Amino acid sequence: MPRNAPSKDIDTSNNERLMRYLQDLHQADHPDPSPEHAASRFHTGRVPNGRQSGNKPRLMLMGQRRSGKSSISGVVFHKLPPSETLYLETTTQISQSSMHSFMDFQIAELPGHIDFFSPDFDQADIFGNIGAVIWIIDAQDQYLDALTQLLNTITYLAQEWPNINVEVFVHKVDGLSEDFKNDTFRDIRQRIQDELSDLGYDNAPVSFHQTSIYDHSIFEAISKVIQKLLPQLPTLESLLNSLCSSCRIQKAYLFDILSKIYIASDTSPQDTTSYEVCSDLIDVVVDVGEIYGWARPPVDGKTGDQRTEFNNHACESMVTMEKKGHKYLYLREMNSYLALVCIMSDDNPMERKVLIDYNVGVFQEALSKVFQWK
Ligand SMILES: Nc1nc2c(ncn2[C@@H]2O[C@H](COP(=O)(O)OP(=O)(O)OP(=O)(O)O)[C@@H](O)[C@H]2O)c(=O)[nH]1
Repeated sequence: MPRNAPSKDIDTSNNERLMRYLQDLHQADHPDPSPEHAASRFHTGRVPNGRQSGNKPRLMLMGQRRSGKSSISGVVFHKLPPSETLYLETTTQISQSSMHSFMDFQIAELPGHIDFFSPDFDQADIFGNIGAVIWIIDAQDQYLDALTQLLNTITYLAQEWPNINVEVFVHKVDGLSEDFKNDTFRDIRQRIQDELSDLGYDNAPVSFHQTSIYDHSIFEAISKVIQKLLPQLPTLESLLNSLCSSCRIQKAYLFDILSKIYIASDTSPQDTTSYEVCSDLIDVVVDVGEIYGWARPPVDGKTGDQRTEFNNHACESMVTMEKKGHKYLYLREMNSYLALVCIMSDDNPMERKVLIDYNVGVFQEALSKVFQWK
């Protein structure tokens, strides 16, 4: 039997559901927001389709001096080892960099000492194309001044650029005890929310994350920031939900391989450990792939595309997480930029491997329609 052919055991009702999604995908570029997305106060869906578009998801890093802006940009988008951030020099002017991957991200950094309210700066130039402002607060330092600056920024953005999401990173939490970390986070969030409420900005699109460059938290937080800017997110979540129920998958993530940012996951509750373990599997597969890998067919399919119907040339891996083998990780490359990583808790998913491969093949085809790669 061909590797991806459906077996007789396939759960046909779930399969039909996944197929129906495929048929409805002409709506994928303008997904109908679900009620919770429609009611969301966050601004979603303003970044056009991936690489085809000249537009890029643009993030602006802001915060006081030495809060960690360049470190975050270096570690997440430029693969800088966290220990080397100790030697970063102070940023003196507005800087901008891009990361070329599945989506071409643009990251700008506004140095802490720059007063962007001053008439010397063109605010339209600074904030005109920004999707999200990431405000970084050093949780190991005194933060009252930072909170005042943050409040001024939020109120300014709410008035002048109401479409920009504000993402507050309570940063450097690695140096704090668990209790102190949670207290600090709660204190910062409460102060900001109270002030905003007093000023009449209860619905300002502000969210809070605890981050550190020394663990996965910074990647997880940036993933959430970027997901809010993806117009395809509701479609991707529905597809992943459907895949999970078809194949009894516990948790599924769609990762950007280069940055290890996940651009979507199914909507079941998640814990940080699931993200960490899936993200680590990508590292392992990338390392092994560098030794034993082969040149991938081009994504645009123009030349030398050798893919078969379900892209049989894709890299894939299935490993067990425990000695007893009750938990499995499954990774499959979707194209040169994206990988699907799933956690399965089952006695023996190898028995259902054909079903999983088939459904993942259908998911992959749906993805190619959502992002219009051939
Ligand atoms: N413990 C800890 N230190 C961090 C973290 N992130 C950054 N740092 C350290 O914080 C210091 C300042 O980091 P930078 O990235 O240079 O800060 P910045 O905001 O860009 O600073 P300016 O360019 O001066 O505005 C460096 O020594 C980093 O190693 C973190 O998550 N945890």
